[in-house]
Amino acid sequence: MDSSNSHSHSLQSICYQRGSLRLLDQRRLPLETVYLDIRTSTDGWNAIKDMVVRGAPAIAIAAALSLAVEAFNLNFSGTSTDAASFLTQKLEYLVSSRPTAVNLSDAATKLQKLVLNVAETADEPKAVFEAYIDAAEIMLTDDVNDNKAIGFHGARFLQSQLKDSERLSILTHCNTGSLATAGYGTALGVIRSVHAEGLLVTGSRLTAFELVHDMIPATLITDSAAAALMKAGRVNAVIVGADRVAANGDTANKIGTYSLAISASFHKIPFYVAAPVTSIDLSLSSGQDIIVEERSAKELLNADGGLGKQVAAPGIAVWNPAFDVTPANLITGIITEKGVITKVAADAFDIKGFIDKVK
Ligand SMILES: CSC[C@H]1O[C@H](OP(=O)(O)O)[C@H](O)[C@@H]1O
Repeated sequence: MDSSNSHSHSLQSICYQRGSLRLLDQRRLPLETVYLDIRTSTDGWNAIKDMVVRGAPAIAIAAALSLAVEAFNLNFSGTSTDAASFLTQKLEYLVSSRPTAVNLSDAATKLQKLVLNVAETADEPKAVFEAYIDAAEIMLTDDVNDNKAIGFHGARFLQSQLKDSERLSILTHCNTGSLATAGYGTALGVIRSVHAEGLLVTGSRLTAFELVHDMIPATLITDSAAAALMKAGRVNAVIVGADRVAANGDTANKIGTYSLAISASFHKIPFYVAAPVTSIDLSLSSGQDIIVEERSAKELLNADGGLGKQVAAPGIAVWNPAFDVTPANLITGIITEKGVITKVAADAFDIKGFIDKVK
């Protein structure tokens, strides 16, 4: 199996060959392109925690592959049951790196079930490790395929909503492209698929960098300019990613998403979430139970996204939530690789019904 995910000229956050994983250090973009070698699940945990790799799908895949590399290079003496215990404990540890994106825990749960199942009949630990590595590699290739399907469904749906000669002018927010996934992207994947003139972007460092790199026409704005742009009539759709979608459609995403949704609602602009089905958490009835990660004050007070020396307001109190939760009533539709989830009643999604139908 060609387990690498090398493809077209898009940026790659995850460079993987069996036995080797390198992660693009996204903290240093756009000025430096530096890849870090990841040899163990501990390297993987640190890379996720410190946002070397970021993006809900990307952190799940980076976690799984960091353990795949560790397993591939491990001299293991023990039974197949011991191998399954080793892997399940490492996956539990990896899940603790960041709490909000459900993709990480979803991937870990699926991989834990797999290794425990294989260990029941495997004669030796090697079979358990190989089954794990195969499954982790499939997650890598599936993610790119899922994102292309999200792009296809999203582009087709958005264009079906256009009037006459209207052209799409999409506002997006935060890191949802090839840097936040194994490739192609979710919300940015829709934009890639649409590739319309006059795309408007908030979220400068990573998304703008990626759009320029891929020569997709875009205009960079600040978060605080979004409402004024909507009022000027220059936006006719908003598309964002997701870290976790609750059963009723409430969605956790990068901080600032909620205020975008409020502005879009006020200006009667459709607001879409683009995410793979693995971002949906049916165990949560609503968004009020989603854990919102708070990050270090250094990310606001220090230069270089927290890597550099302090440059702002020593001693000031800081509140730095990484996400907020947008209520379902502000969301027009949820674009997935299985199709677009629209509302069945005035302001309600039937996400479980959709999932059951497309299974
Ligand atoms: C397709 S990525 C979805 C989501 O993940 C990002 O979170 P982070 O960069 O903190 O890992 C961001 O919220 C994106 O919108």
